[in-house]
Amino acid sequence: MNQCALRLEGLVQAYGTRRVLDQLDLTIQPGEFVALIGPNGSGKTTLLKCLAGIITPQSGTVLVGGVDMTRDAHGAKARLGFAVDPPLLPPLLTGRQCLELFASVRDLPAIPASTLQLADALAFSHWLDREVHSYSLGTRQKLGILLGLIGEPPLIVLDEPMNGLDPLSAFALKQHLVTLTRDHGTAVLLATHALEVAERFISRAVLLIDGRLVRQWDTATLDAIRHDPDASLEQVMVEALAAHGASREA
Ligand SMILES: Nc1ncnc2c1ncn2[C@@H]1O[C@H](COP(=O)(O)OP(=O)(O)OP(=O)(O)O)[C@@H](O)[C@H]1O
Repeated sequence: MNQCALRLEGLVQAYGTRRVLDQLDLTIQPGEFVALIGPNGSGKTTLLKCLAGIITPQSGTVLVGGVDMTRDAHGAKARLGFAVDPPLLPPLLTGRQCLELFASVRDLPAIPASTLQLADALAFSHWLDREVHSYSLGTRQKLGILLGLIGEPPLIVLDEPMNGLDPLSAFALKQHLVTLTRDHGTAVLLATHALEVAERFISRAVLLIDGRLVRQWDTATLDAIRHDPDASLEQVMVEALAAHGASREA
C-alpha cells in the first residue's frame, strides 16, 4: 500500500477547450502542511475538487492514502476531509444536526469531542443549536470547516478557510491544523492567497500557474525566508510569477 497521504499523477481537466489542469503531478506525505498558491483562475479550486472526487478529471490518477479515487471513491473519500462550501449548507438544519449527520457518514457514534473542542476554540459552540439560515458568513464558514475536519481524517483539504473568520478564530484554526500535522501526522493541503499568514506555519508551498505546478518551496527554503527580514513568500512568489510570465485572469 502506498504510504503517501496524497499522490496525483498526470491530472488533466478542461472546461470546454480550456485546459485548467495540465498533466499535473503532486505528492504529499503524512505530516506535511502544504500551501497551494497561484493567481486567480490558475486552477486551485479545480485541483482541490478533482482530488476530493467532486470532479472526475479527464485523465490522471488520484490516490488518497494509496486508495484510487476512480476505483474506490468511498474508500478514498473516507481518508480525506474537505471543508464544505458555506453556500451548500442545509439552511433548516442546526449546526449540531449537520455535525451528527457527518459523524454518522464517517461511522462515528457521536460528534467527536475533538470537534466540539474545535467548535469552542472557534467560538461556534453557542451556534450549535441554531439553524444554519440564521448564521453569518463567518459562522457558516466555521461550520463548513468543522464538517470537513470531523473524525480527523489523514488528509485535510481546505480552500481559503480563513475567509470571513475573525482574527481569533483564524488563529485558533491555524493552531489546530499545526497541532494535527505535528502530533497526529495529518497532511493538510491549503489553497490560499493569504501568503503572509501561510508562510509562518506551512512546511511547503507549491505554485500553480496555468494548470501546472511550476515552483515549490521546501521547509529549508521557507525557514530561510522566515529568517531573512528582507524576504517574504509574497515577494518570492511575485518574482516567480514574473519569471513565468504569468498574468492574472482578466
Ligand atoms: N464549472 C466550470 N465551468 C467552466 N469553467 C470553469 C468552471 N469552474 C472553473 N472554471 C474556470 O477554470 C479556471 C480555473 O478556475 P478555478 O476556480 O479552479 O481557479 P482558482 O485558482 O481557484 O481561482 P481563484 O484564485 O480566483 O479562486 C478559471 O478560468 C475558471 O473560470
